[in-house]
Amino acid sequence: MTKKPAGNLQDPITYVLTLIPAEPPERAIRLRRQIMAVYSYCLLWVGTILGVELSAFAPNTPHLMMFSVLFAINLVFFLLIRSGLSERLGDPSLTILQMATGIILTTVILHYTRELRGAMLSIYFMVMTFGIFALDRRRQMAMAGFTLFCFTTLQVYEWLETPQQAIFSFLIGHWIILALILCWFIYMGGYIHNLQNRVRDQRENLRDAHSRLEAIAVRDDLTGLYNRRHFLERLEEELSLANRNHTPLYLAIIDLDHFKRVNDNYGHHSGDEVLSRFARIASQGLRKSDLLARYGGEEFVVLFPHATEAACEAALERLRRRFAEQGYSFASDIKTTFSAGLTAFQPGETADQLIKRADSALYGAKSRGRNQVVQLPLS
Ligand SMILES: Nc1nc2c(ncn2[C@@H]2O[C@H](COP(=O)(O)OP(=O)(O)OP(=O)(O)O)[C@@H](O)[C@H]2O)c(=O)[nH]1
Repeated sequence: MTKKPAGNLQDPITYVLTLIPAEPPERAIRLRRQIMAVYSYCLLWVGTILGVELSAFAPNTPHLMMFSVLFAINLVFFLLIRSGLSERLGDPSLTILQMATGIILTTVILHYTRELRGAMLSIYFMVMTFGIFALDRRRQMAMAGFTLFCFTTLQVYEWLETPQQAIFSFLIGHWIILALILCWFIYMGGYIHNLQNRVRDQRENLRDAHSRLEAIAVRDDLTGLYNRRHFLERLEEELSLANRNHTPLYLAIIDLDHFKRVNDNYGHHSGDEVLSRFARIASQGLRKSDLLARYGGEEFVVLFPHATEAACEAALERLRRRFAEQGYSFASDIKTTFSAGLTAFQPGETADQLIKRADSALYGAKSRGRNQVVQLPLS
C-alpha cells in the first residue's frame, strides 16, 4: 500500500520514501541510502552546472552526459535493491560498487576543474561518508586506496598529457592533502563503525535481557508455569471478555493432597519433584487455550475459557487419574493425588467472588475425603 505524504514539511528523501510501498526493514534502509546517493548526485550536478557557468570548470565539461550515465547506473542499482536481486550478492546494499562509481565520477569531474581542484577534492569525502556506516575498517581502507589510485592516475595522465600546464608543487600538495584526509577518514570511519556495532550489540543484549526479565516476571521458577500475579491479570481480562461476549468461563483451584507429608517424609527436594511433575502433566494434558498457573505453594489454578462444564470436569478427572499413576524415584509406594474445586463464572461478578466460590468447592472436596473434583454450585 502506498503511503500518503504527510502534510508537514519533509526532507526530499523522506518524501520520496513515502511514495514507495513498504519494504522489509533492511531493504528499506538500503533504498534510503540509494535515494540519498541520487540526492547527492543532484546536488553535485547543480554544483557542476554552476561551476561551468561561473567559469570555474572547463567550458567543455560534459556534465549532462556524465550525469545521464550516472542516473542510468543508479537506476540499475535501485532496481537491483528494490527487486531483491542484490540480496543474493555478498554486499546487498551495493555500497562498494556505488562508492566506486562515485569515486570514478568524482575523478572525471576533477579533471574538468581548474583553480577549484583543491576545494573539489572534498567530493571524494562525500563519497567516503557513505561507507562509514556500511563498511568495516578494512573495506574503508580499500575504498580510500581506490580513491588515491584514481586521483594519482588522473594526475599522472594530466602530467603526461599537458606537462606545460602541470605545476608539480600543486600536484604533490593536492595528493598529500587527499592522502592525509583519507587516513583521517579511515581512522574515524573505523571508529564510528565499531561504535555502531557496539551499540547494535548492546541493543540486542538489552532486548535479550528484557525478554528474560519478562519471562521471570510472569513465570514461576520451580515449575515454569505462569505465576499468581500473571494469572490474576489474565483472569481480569478473561472476566471482562466473558462479560462482554456472554461466553462461558470456568475456574478450577487444585490443591495437592497431604503434600506436607511428602516434604516431611522424603525431604523438600522430593516435594519439589512432585510439584514439577504435576506441572508437567497438567501442561501436557490441558488445552492450549486453558490458562494454567501456580497459585502458590502446592496450589494450582486452571481457567477454562469457552468450555462446557462437562469438558472441564473431564479434563480435571483425566488429570487426577494421570497424577495418581505417577511413579517417583524417591519412593516406590507413594501415590500422589489432588483435590479440586470447580466453578462457573456468573455474569457481573468480580474475580474475588469467583475465586472464593472455587475455593469453597475445593474445601468441599478436601472435607469429603480428598482425591476428587467438586463443583459449586452443586449441579
Ligand atoms: N517442596 C516444596 N514444598 C512446598 C512448596 N511450597 C509450599 N510447600 C509446602 O506445602 C505444604 C502444604 O501443606 P498443607 O498446607 O498443610 O497442605 P497438605 O499437607 O497438602 O494438606 P491438605 O492440603 O489438607 O491435603 C507445606 O509443608 C509447605 O511447606 C514448594 O515450593 N516446594
